[in-house]
Amino acid sequence: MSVPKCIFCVVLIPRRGFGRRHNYLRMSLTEKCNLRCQYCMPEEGVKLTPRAQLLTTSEILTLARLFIQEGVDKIRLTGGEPLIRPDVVDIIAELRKLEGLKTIAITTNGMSLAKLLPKLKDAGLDLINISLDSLVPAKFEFIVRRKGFHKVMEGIDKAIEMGYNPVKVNCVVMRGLNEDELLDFVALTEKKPLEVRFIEYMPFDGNKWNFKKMVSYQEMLDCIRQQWPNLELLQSGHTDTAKIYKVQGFKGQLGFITSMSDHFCGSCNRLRITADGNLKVCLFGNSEVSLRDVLRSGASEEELLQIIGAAVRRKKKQHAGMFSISQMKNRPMILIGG
Ligand SMILES: Nc1nc2c(ncn2[C@@H]2O[C@H](COP(=O)(O)OP(=O)(O)OP(=O)(O)O)[C@@H](O)[C@H]2O)c(=O)[nH]1
Ligand SMILES: C[S@@+](CC[C@H](N)C(=O)[O-])C[C@H]1O[C@@H](n2cnc3c(N)ncnc32)[C@H](O)[C@@H]1O
Ligand code: SF4
Ligand code: SF4
Repeated sequence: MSVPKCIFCVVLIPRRGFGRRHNYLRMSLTEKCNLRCQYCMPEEGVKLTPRAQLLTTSEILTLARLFIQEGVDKIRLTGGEPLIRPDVVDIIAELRKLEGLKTIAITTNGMSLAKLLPKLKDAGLDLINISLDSLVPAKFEFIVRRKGFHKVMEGIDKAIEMGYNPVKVNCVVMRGLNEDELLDFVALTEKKPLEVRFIEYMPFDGNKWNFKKMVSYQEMLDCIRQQWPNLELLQSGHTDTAKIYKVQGFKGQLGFITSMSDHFCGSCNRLRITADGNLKVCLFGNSEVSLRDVLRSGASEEELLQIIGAAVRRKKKQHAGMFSISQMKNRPMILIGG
């Protein structure tokens, strides 16, 4: 049998790759953000990387090209807040020109979405996920430590109006903060074609994660089923992060991202590049490789590919379990990008 050309297509290296094919790259465009979400970063902020050590636009595009050449067909732009990068529209337009890239997606806090959406759509943005953790303005402000609830709602409505479907809404559920709003979020899917995704609270440096604050998938499901017993499990895609449900008769649907209580590592197709240029093969793995340094050393494409291939082959079968990852040293989430 010949060796596969694509280094990420690790299906033929079973004991190393665990049968996973990495076709989805998450690229962080910035470490900065206009919100300060409690679950994502410490109140005092994070130590930002000096500008000269962040990936330039040209380096981002070079890496994107390389990964696409090797089999990546979906790129999600994230951050920090990707929409505060001044050339985000240009980056999307350049990515759109790359043959082989099927999907360009973004995960955003929605603060500047309504304003930027026409340009983002023109540039070629395919999919939008928007974070929203409360439907109560004062609680929203408490969780994100900033004002802006109405701007985010405006962004969500604008995305629907401009034909994005589904618009995904990410809600990190935390006990004592917003778990009492589960049913209100579900009700939002009655008339709007949204996919509301309830995310189990995950541990990262500086976010004060604690098992007791985490609301599990099963607990959320039980709560929603009391109100809507006809909640139906739909078929999810093999590599999806979310388990998808629908209340019969509702326009939208629900997703549960169960990284803690029922991980989906077996079908993981994701790689990450941080804003400072590190390849991170697992959200909960702290071994990183600086692609920025390799690029800047003048390495050949082949050398770069070998380094990336070796990192991908070191990727573990699954994360180490919620208690182990809550003890490990990792970046704060804002410096990873989700
Ligand atoms: N454990 C784990 N969580 C992930 C992974 N990818 C995304 N998430 C989490 O899923 C939540 C939603 O992330 P998004 O940025 O919306 O991305 P996504 O779920 O991959 O989006 P889709 O492309 O729409 O499926 C965030 O809390 C992410 O941290 C992953 O590979 N592993
Ligand atoms: C780090 S943010 C970056 C993109 C953008 N600023 C936003 O908020 O959508 C990406 C996603 O990670 C999620 N996230 C952040 N911290 C998390 C945590 N501790 N547990 C689960 N999800 C988290 C956010 O809710 C968001 O949907
Ligand atoms: S979740 Fe997104 S919006 Fe909130 S602080 Fe983190 S990067 Fe910013
Ligand atoms: S925890 Fe790591 S291996 Fe598991 S799904 Fe997330 S990125 Fe993939």
